[in-house]
Amino acid sequence: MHVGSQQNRTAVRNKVFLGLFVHSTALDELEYLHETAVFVDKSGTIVAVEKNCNEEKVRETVLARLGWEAADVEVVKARGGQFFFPGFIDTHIHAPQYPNVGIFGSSTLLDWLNTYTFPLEASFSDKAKARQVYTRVIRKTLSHGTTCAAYYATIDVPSTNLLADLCLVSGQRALIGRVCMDSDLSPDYYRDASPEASIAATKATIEHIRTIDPALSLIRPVITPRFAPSCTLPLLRQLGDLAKETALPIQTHISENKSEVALVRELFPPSLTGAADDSYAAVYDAVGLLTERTVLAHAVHLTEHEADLVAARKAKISHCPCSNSALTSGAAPVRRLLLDRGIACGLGTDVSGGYSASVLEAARQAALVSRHVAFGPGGEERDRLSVDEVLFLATRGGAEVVGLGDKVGGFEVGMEWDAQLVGLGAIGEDGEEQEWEGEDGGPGGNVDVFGWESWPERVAKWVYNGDDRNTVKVWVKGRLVHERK
Ligand SMILES: Nc1nc2[nH]cnc2c(=O)[nH]1
Ligand SMILES: [Zn+2]
Repeated sequence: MHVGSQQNRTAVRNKVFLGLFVHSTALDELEYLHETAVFVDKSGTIVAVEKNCNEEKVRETVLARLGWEAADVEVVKARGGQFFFPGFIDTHIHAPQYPNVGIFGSSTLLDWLNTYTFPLEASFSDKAKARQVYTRVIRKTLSHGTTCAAYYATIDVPSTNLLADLCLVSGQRALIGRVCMDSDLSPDYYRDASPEASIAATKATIEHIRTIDPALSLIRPVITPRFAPSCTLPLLRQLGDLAKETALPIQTHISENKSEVALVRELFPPSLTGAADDSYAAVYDAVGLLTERTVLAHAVHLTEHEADLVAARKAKISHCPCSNSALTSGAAPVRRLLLDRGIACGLGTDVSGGYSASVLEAARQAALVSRHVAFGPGGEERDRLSVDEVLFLATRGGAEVVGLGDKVGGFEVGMEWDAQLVGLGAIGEDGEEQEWEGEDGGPGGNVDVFGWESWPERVAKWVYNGDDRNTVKVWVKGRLVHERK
């Protein structure tokens, strides 16, 4: 059930969440906080975290300390088999491509764009269609625990603005990018008329978002050159200038596919761009688009030298393993980018290059793709990502990538309550999680827990077998935005 609009009509209360909390404290470490209480005020901010706490202690001592009236507090308890986990962050998703999930045949990037993607995106000049698809993609991602998404929309301003409106109403935190593409490599039925038209349209969406969420507290605009081959050099330069003027984040694609890399080398020689060399990263750098606020999707085929440049500029990477496998793009060496270069990385579903809107699926695929990197040419054991590591990427890593590392991704005082309640046992007829009693403990969706597993083992089972049936409730900034019924 989608509950955002109902909650708008009820008074906001302080909240206490009680039970087991699991979150990342480092790339390779999940922390398990048992019998803990997390206190969230009416603004959705965590104001206290108390370990070794129970309901009685909450009422008797902690509420008094916070000065909260017990009647003004909603208590949400994780039952046995349930735990609170930070909301997932999808650092790269194309909202208008959602109807195409799973539809890519045997295409690879450049023919996939022309065959499947551009015709669908172009149809979003139909606002009714945009409303239908955008409503569905927001509901779907919330139901899978995505509390924050970095969306690409289309070139169409009214429907892009509608996506921002719908995220705000549904309560999903979002970065919204009006897609910029003016080069004649894009079809004439789907491209910006000129660099100036592209900039003006981008500014119109930025203004719209500043109108609906002036503090940019939930919705943020993101400057979105589709990728270098879709843009003329003047447009890339003007977008770089706009990013500097506005200090807004930037998102684009880089080195996803080998033909794309070759195309960029052909289209943007250093003699044209003034770049330091003929690499893809150097093109973005030459026009001011490689910054600490830039989210680069894919980065599968970066050279060592490019990885150094990305690290030097503190740009971030969105790793999209489902998409990279589906479109036969390659396998990004994420663990090396993280550990050897210190580049911040998160996960992207890259719908619909990726076949699933679930970040949990992306986490699972990140683990598997990293194993392919490990046994591929030049691979080593240290290329393998663990369960703890892919969950870090799905939460804290993603938060850093989209510039929200101090706000979301973990359960510390001062952070905002973007979280999901995960249930691995059965939901009974009373809507409550059932304990693991008896031999099989009942159906926890696709996850079968017997009761003897350690918590790290249960979390591993969730990563490898879980889905939206395990996503019991979802909150953004303290507001309940999804509840599984
Ligand atoms: N995966 C993916 N790569 C792109 N490169 C340029 N546009 C796209 C897109 O829509 N999806
Ligand atoms: Zn993409």
